[in-house]
Amino acid sequence: MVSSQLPGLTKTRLCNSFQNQLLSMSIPDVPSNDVELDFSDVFGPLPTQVSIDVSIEDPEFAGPIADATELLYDDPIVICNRSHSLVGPSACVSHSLKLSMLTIQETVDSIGNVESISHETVKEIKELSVGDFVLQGSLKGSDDNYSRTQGVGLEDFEVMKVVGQGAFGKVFQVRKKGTSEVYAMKVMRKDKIMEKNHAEYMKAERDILTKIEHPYVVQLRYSFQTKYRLYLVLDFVNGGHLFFQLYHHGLFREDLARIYTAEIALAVSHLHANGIMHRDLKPENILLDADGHAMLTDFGLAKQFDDNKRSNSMCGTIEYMSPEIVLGKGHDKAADWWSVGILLFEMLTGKPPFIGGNRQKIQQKIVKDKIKLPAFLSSDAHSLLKGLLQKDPSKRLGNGPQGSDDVKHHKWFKPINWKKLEAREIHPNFCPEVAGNHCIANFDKRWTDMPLQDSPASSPNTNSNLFQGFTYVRPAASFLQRNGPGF
Ligand SMILES: Nc1ncnc2c1ncn2[C@@H]1O[C@H](COP(=O)(O)OP(=O)(O)OP(=O)(O)O)[C@@H](O)[C@H]1O
Repeated sequence: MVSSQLPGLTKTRLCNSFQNQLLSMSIPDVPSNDVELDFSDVFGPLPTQVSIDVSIEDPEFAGPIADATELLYDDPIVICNRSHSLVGPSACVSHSLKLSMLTIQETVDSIGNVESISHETVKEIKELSVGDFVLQGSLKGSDDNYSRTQGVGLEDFEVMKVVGQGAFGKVFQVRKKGTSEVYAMKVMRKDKIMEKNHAEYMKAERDILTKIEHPYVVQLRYSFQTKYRLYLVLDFVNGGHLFFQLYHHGLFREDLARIYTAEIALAVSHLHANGIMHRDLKPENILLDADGHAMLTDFGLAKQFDDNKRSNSMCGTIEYMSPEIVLGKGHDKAADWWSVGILLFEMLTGKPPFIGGNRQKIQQKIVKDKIKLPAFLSSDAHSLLKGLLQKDPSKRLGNGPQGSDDVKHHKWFKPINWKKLEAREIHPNFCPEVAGNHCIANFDKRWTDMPLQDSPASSPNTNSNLFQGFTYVRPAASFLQRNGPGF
């Protein structure tokens, strides 16, 4: 019987937990023939595998539309194919599905004994409507308990929109329940992270973000995890990518580029002073806030460094990679100053200096080609670019004994009052159109029109202790400091 296999859980309790859970589920209107349901939360913390049959009915069509689909607890992805002869793509017009039957077939205990349970039917659960299925679904149940016990969890947030896609999952605009605070929630699937062997990077991103507090660095407010995902809750920066604005402007005038570069240089210098290299500085990782200030984000490749050691990993986006990274000779924080140089070049000319051809060709250009500086740039801009885009890192501006002060004191930055800049008192003469802290007008419709659905993650097959200690809540004092205009 079930109870002998699942200590502390009777059959009835199991069924009840199904029922409660399913009452809070809704199914997204997926514009394809597949419906994905994540049942990972439904079962609770069972020490066994459970396989169930799922039958889904579409009330707008007669009869069941999905064949019974087997699901293992260890693999919470259920894909019920809605195509076949019964329903074609037009089934998508249906805005609700009815989960008519759930049958627990058998349990497999931790040592692999399989025991059949006579078909236990939980019938006629509820008519489900279109909506934010997965995130809502995972607000309850075991996955969530996992995060809740540690202070802050998914159920504290209401999901508003999809605003981007990262390497390991989507980024959502969320509101903290019971408040008007709006954040960006970066969701990362543990299975994907492990597949790419990136667990260390993710931990580093979280650790670095908890350490850093700077006016031009996107602030981490909370981090937590569930069984299958990691979550970073960051200040919501809604002026759009610097890249997006650059694309619209074609290129930036020197006075505007000067403010952005100065803000980025301040952030980079602060990171370096705290023993951190960013290693992925590029326009996509610089967002503009509502006041038009540059905000550095995405610390997914960042690394804490030791001044005596050089790093050897090949990282970053090729066009922004320094010659020493390309050559794999080992690199240090000077690589960030190279990327600042590439960014400045792109802001002033509309494109990075080394482009065209395949990856290998670009790498060759980075290492060998002399930089061509357009004549329309001022001589001070030429001088700064030459200093930052110095191929030999030991001679590069920012890497001398005075470090970032050499960059700050460069004559191109003469109009900048660094103290005022640090106090966010210098305002760029371009301000993005932003109507309130929830405004998503500057995000690509490709994301914001997406249904609020997070792809179900399969169970990570390695030790989840890898992510131990991920939870973080920023102390209240710094919330108050930063919640002034522009945040
Ligand atoms: N704090 C934020 N505020 C608003 N939008 C954000 C924020 N953080 C991320 N985004 C949006 O989500 C997108 C993806 O985020 P991010 O670059 O951090 O993910 P990633 O996994 O590091 O991606 P990649 O490695 O592909 O650059 C960003 O380009 C941006 O559009």
